[in-house]
Amino acid sequence: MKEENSHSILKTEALSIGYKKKATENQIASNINIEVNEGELVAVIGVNGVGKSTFLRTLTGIQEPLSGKVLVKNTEIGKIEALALAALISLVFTEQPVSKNLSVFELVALGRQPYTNWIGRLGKNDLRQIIKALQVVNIDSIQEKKCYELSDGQMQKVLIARAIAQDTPLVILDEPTTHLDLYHKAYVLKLLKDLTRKTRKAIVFASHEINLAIQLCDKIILMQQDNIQMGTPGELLKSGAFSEIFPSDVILFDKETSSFKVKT
Ligand SMILES: Nc1ncnc2c1ncn2[C@@H]1O[C@H](COP(=O)(O)OP(=O)(O)OP(=O)(O)O)[C@@H](O)[C@H]1O
Repeated sequence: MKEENSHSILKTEALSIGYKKKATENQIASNINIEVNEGELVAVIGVNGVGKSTFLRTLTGIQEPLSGKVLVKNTEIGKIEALALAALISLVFTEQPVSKNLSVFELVALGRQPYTNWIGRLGKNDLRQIIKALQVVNIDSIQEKKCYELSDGQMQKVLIARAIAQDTPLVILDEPTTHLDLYHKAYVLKLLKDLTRKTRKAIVFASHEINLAIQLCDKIILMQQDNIQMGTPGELLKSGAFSEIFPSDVILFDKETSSFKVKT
């Protein structure tokens, strides 16, 4: 029998991802073998169209793998019943449909759905978790506002607060900093890092913020066509992996500062 890692939150085994249309398969990536443990902050990095969103959707069970396995806490995701899965994984997908007629408080409160009774009544602990989530993301002052009144950046924070209120051991976010200015990008990623440290949650997010990911993440999953590698930023820096992500005509990876620079 294979030994199980009791700290494992998310694992893939020979995972192949992509799209099926009738008899044809469009494989986006294959042989993905990654493992994320509790308390780790992990970024998924890669150029536009390489398959980051497809990968995250497959990790969360929204999309079926073409082959291979996704394991959440050492159990195959397909074998976990929907409500139990909602208590294990929270999702922040910026493009997901939400009712903007709800107030900020009401939207964050939806994060408690896996735990509330059948009429959705919030108990004391639910209220405590919602208030904590609003405070952690620093949006308690706008909790009465309707979501349609918010800027894109504020809305992004509300969705993150909803995930925090859901209080799952795994949080998965697709481009959580897209609409944010530089200060708030760093603020949100630092917040996610703090959460991993304080709560031992595992957080996996797709991002184009490579420079910030190198500084803040425990591990990076680097997606390139036909090559997906996972390592600590230090390991990937040492192997020269970052130098190969983009064509070298416009930007170059500067090894001294461990960041990308525009070629002049
Ligand atoms: N619903 C779909 N059906 C078929 N192909 C799709 C679908 N969604 C995405 N694709 C294709 O899968 C590939 C990967 O897309 P994906 O959105 O996962 O990339 P990404 O790395 O997240 O890109 P970006 O950084 O631009 O958001 C692309 O070639 C895209 O055209």
